[in-house]
Amino acid sequence: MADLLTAEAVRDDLGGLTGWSGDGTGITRTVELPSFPAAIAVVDRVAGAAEELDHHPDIDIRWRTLTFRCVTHSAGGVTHRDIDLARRIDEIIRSAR
Ligand SMILES: C[C@H](O)[C@H](O)[C@H]1CNC2=NC(N)=NC(=O)C2=N1
Repeated sequence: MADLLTAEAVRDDLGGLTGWSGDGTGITRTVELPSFPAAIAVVDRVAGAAEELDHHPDIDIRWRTLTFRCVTHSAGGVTHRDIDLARRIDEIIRSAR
């Protein structure tokens, strides 16, 4: 199982991501897309990445605003797997707008 990151390590790693905040208990990013279909297309691509990584974000969908939350449920906090997933989510969002 992946090791938990300390709150300090999470803070350092957030510096390399876009628009994420959080601490040792979870990291989140909210993003507004141009339309509901565009938001759902992002969710679909994130679903593909999550399956590839075998690591899955919690996703809140409100019209065209998405909130992603990454936490390693089995570890009870943030691990490098969440940082890797967040990086993939950033790439997907970047290419979507
Ligand atoms: C068997 C499989 O690897 C586990 O159920 C995975 C699937 N995706 C997961 N995703 C997240 N975010 N946390 C987990 O603990 C987790 N567990």
